[in-house]
Amino acid sequence: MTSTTPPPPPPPPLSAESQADDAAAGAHLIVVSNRLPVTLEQKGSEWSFKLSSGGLVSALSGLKREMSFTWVGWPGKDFGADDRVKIDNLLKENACSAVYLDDETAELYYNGFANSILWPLFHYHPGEMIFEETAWDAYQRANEAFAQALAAVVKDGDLVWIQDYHLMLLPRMLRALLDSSGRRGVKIGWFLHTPFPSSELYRILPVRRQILEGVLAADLLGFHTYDYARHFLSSCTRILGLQTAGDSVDAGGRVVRVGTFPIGIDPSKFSEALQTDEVRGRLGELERRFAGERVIVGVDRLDYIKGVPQKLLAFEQFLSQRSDDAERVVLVQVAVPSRGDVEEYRQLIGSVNELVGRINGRFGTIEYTPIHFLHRSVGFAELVALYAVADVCLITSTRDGMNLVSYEYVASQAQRHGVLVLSEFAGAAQSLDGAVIVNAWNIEEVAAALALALEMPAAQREASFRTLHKYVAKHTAAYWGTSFIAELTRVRQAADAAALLPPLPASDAAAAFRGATRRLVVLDYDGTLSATRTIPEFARPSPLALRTLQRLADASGTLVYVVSGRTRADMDRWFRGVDVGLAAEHGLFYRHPPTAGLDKEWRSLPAPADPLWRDAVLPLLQHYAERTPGSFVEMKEAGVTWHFRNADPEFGEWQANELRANLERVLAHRPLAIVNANKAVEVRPARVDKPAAVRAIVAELAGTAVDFVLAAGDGRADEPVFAYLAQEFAHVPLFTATVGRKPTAARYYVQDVDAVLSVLGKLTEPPAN
Ligand SMILES: O=P(O)(O)OC[C@H]1O[C@H](O[C@H]2O[C@H](CO)[C@@H](O)[C@H](O)[C@H]2O)[C@H](O)[C@@H](O)[C@@H]1O
Ligand SMILES: O=c1ccn([C@@H]2O[C@H](COP(=O)(O)OP(=O)(O)O)[C@@H](O)[C@H]2O)c(=O)[nH]1
Repeated sequence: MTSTTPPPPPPPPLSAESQADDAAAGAHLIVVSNRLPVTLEQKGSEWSFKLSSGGLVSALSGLKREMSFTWVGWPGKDFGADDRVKIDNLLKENACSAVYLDDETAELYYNGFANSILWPLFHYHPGEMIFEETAWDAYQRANEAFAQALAAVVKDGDLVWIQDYHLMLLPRMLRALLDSSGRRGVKIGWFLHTPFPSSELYRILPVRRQILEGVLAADLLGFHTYDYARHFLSSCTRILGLQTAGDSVDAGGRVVRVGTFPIGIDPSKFSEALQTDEVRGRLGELERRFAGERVIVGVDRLDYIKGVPQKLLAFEQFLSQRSDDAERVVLVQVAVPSRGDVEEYRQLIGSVNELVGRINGRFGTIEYTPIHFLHRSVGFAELVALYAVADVCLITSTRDGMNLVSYEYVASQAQRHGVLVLSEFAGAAQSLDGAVIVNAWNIEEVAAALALALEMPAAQREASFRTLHKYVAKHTAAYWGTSFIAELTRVRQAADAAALLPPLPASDAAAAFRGATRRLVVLDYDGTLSATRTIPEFARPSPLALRTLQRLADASGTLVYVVSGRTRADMDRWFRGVDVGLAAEHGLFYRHPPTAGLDKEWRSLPAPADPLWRDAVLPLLQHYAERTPGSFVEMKEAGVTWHFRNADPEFGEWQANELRANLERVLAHRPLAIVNANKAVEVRPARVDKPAAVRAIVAELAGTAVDFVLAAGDGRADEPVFAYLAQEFAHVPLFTATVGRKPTAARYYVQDVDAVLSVLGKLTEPPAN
C-alpha cells in the first residue's frame, strides 16, 4: 500500500436544480416513506428529535430551494396518547408528520409482508417468500392508515411522493380519499428503490393484481433502471391486460407515466469528510495497520441479496490461486446487522460466520488474518476512512435495487483511484461505466476480477476513476430528487385537465331531456353499451341495454343512434326489434330509426371504390394471424380487421407494429386507412369515420329543430364525434361524455358501461318529486 496525502478539493457539483420546472416552484411536496428519517429520544418527560442522514434526506436537500415540504411516515414504534401529542408537536416543528400503527400491525406489515414477501420476490428469492393472509391484511391496514393520515394533510395542488415497496397500495387508497373529498390537482408519484422482477416471477404473488392496481393510481412511477421499468410494464400487460408503451401504461384511459430515475448520493459529504482531521487521522492509522498488504473492502447490510457468501467464496478462490510469496491481500468486510426479526436473516448470519471461520482458518497465520469481519455498523468517519484506504471495493449483490456503497467508494477514491468490482445484478452496474462488472454467481470470474483489479496499471485505474467520478458527481441524490419532481409536475399538467373533467350530471341531463321536444342521442357500442369481451361475438347487448334503448326510443321526439365499428349484419341481428338508428363499420353504413320519418334502408357513405384492395391486404393479415397464436382476422363488408386481444399481449403488440409497417408499405397511395383499434389493426376505406356518418345523419334530419343532444363513447374514434357535436349544436343543451375519466373532447365523463346505462335510464324516469 502506498501512503496517502490529503485528497484534492472536490470538483464543483453539477447543478441539478436547473432541471426543476418553473411549475414546481412554490408547490408543496409531501414525501411519504415507511420510516420517518428521525430518531426520537426521551429524556424525562421531554422528547428530543434528530434527523437521520440518508439518500432520501440528501435528495430533498436539492429541492428545498424550490418548494416547502413535509415528511410523512411511521415513527418506528407506537406511543401512548400523551406522548403522541408531544411527539406530534415536535415533528410538526420539523416539517414531519407521524403515521401511528399499533405494534402488531407494524410488525406484520413491515416484517411479515414487506420484508418476507415483497422483498424476497422482488429480489428473485421466491423460495424465501411465505405468504400469509394475516400479513397481507396488516399490509392493507397499514397502507390505509397512511392514506388516512395523508388525507388529513394533503391540499389541492400538492405533490405527494410515495417511497418504495412498503406502500404500494397507498396511491390507490389515497386517490380514492382525495376524490371523494373533492380535492383537486394533487399529483401522486411513487418510486421503487428495489428491483422490479421479471413478470415471470412477479406473477407468483397471490395479490399481484391488487399491488399493480395500487400503484397505477399514481401519475408517475419511477424505477432505478429501465430493466425494472420494463418488467413492471410487462406485468401490467400480462397480468392486468393493459396496453403499455415504453414509458407509460394506459390504465383504463388514464395514462400513467413510467420513468427511470437512478438514485445517487451526496458525494461532497465524502470528499469533505476526507479533509477532516478525524478521517485523515483514522486513514493514517489504517494505512499503518495494513502496510505491506492490499485491502479489499466490502460494506453490506447482512442481507441474502448482498451475496456475502458468494463474495467470501470468491475471495477464498482468489487466495487459493495466489503463490505463497505474493503480496498479502485482506478483505475488510463490514456486515451491518439487518432485519434480525426475519428467520432468513438469522440463518444467513450462521452460514456467513462459518465461511469466515473456515477461510481464516485455512489461509490465516499468526501474522496474517485474511478476512476482517465486522458484524456491526461503523461510524461515518470510520466508513469513509475504510473506503479511502481500500485498493478495491467488492460488491457481489445477487440482486440490488441500486447499491449506494459503490457510489460512496468512488466518492472516497479521489486519491487512490481504487478499482470498483461490481456485480452486474446491482442497478448501479447499469450506470457505473468504469467498474469491473462481474457475474456474482460465478466464483471463478469474481476471483479473476479481483486479481485483475489488484494488478491494474495506474493509468488505467485513473482513467476508470475519472469516468466513474464524473457520473457520481453529476447524478447525485439531489439530481435524482429534482428530476423526479420536475417530471411529476410535467406529467400531471395533461392529467389535470382530465382530473377537472366533471361526471355527467345525470339529473341535469334528465331535466333538459324532459324539457326538450326533439332529442338526438348518439351512442358508441363496444365499451359504451357493452363491456369489451375477448371474443367479439360475445359482446352482445344485454337485455338491460336493449330495454333501456327501447325506452329512450319510445319517448316521443327522441332519435337514438348506435354508432359502431361492427358489421351491418351484427348490428341488424343484435338490435332487431329495437327502434334505434344504426351506423356500422365506423359509419360506412348507417340507417335511421323508424321514428325518424325517413326511409329505413341502410345507406352508405360514398367510399372510394378500389375493389382490389382486399387482395393486397388479406394475405398479409392472414399471415400474421397464422404466426400469432390467439389472433384472428374478422372480415367486414367494407373493412377487414386483425384482432390480437387473445394473443400473448407483448407478442401481439410487437406483431401489430410490424403489421402496420408492412401495411403502410403495401397500401401506400391507396385510398385506405390503417386504423389502430383497441387490440386490433383495421384497414378500411379512407375518409369514412364516425363523425362523417353522424354529420350525414344530422344533414338528413335537416329541418328537425333538435333541442337536446346526448352522446357517449369510450374510444379514440368517438372524440371527433364529440368535437363535431359541440360545433354543430353550440346553442342546444349538449351532454357529451367519454366512458372512463381521461383527456377528451367531451364535456363530461361516465365511469363505465353500467353507469352509461344508468344515466340513459334516468333520462326517461319521472322526476323525483
Ligand atoms: O431499513 P431496512 O429495512 O433494514 O433496509 C434498508 C433499506 O433497504 C432498501 O434500500 C434500497 O434503496 C437503496 C437506495 O435507493 C438502493 O441503493 C438499494 O439497492 C435498495 O436495496 C429499501 O428499499 C429501503 O426501504 C430500506 O430502508
Ligand atoms: O455501518 C454502516 C455501513 C454502511 N451504511 C450505509 O448503508 C447504505 C447502504 O445502501 P445500499 O444502497 O448500498 O444498500 P441498502 O442497504 O439500502 O440495501 C450506504 O449509504 C452506507 O453508507 C450504514 O448506514 N452503516
